[in-house]
Amino acid sequence: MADSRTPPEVDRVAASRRAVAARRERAALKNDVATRVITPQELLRRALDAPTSPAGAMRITEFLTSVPAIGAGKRDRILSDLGISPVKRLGGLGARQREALRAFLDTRFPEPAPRSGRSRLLVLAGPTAVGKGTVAAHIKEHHPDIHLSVSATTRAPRPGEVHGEHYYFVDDAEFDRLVAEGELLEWATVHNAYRYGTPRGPIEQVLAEGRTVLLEIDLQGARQVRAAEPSATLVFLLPPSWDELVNRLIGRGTEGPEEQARRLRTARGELAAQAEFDYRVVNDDVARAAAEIAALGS
Ligand SMILES: Nc1nc2c(ncn2[C@@H]2O[C@H](COP(=O)(O)OP(=O)(O)O)[C@@H](O)[C@H]2O)c(=O)[nH]1
Ligand SMILES: Nc1ncnc2c1ncn2[C@@H]1O[C@H](COP(=O)(O)OP(=O)(O)O)[C@@H](O)[C@H]1O
Repeated sequence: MADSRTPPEVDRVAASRRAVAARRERAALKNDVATRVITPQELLRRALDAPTSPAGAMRITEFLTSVPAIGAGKRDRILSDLGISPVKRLGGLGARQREALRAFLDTRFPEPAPRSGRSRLLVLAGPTAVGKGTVAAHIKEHHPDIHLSVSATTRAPRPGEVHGEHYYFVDDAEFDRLVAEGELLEWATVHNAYRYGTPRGPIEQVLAEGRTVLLEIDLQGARQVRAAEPSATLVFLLPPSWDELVNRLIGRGTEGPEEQARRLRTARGELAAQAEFDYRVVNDDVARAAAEIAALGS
């Protein structure tokens, strides 16, 4: 009769595969914290919710050095101040250690708190390929009460793009005129290439009617809107993970490898700016993210 038990070498192979997968997942999580796609507090929450998950199995030492601005020297000082042994894993922290670590992170890396008294001028920004265009298009289709601003741009239309619907396609001279006559609420040169700007007139009209307007613009533009209209509601769209952002950029297939690498470098800088925003929304599911943003404008 055949022996139904698994031979020990099969067990060993399976265990070593699981260990490799767990290590890879821990590395991805550390990268998410290092690139600021998730906050250290978020990783700690995941570890404490599921102590046997890859987050829970992460050593406190690797966790701390993945936090931007913490190197090996600082890490050791922090551990000694908090009274946490360097061999501890996140999921195995005692109640007092968790509280001490959380309090330390909240003081040193405060998570942005929603500001009150925001207006119906919604600005959506975020790193390249996070899905800003996709989410904005979903809002336009499923939340028709929200007016999606149509920008002016000097770039040429792509196949299927309609003047006045996707963009106002203008030449350099016309863009110069719009700037000179103060017709743009903000404008910027994006990806070192073309100029894009938000026409002021339609926005003022929509807001005067008591309706919500959504601007899908780049980070420089979001900062200009904040300066011009301090009560604007700034929303930062985040990818579920850094790896997913890379997948989306590559999967979209609209840029070559060099331009992709350049955009990912820019994305790191953009992610570092998320603390300037009023809200952060994770684009895991398009419809869910769109509904969350739409609710911020009501
Ligand atoms: N500042 C600013 N950025 C804009 C405006 N309109 C679009 N953008 C940004 O310009 C970038 C390029 O958009 P697009 O030409 O559609 O190309 P894609 O992002 O490569 O698909 C995106 O990051 C948009 O958020 C605008 O009116 N002002
Ligand atoms: N929630 C999502 N899940 C999976 N793929 C998405 C999601 N949102 C967007 N995408 C895809 O990611 C790619 C980048 O989206 P896009 O809207 O062009 O980004 P952005 O306007 O921020 O540069 C596109 O191929 C899009 O279909």
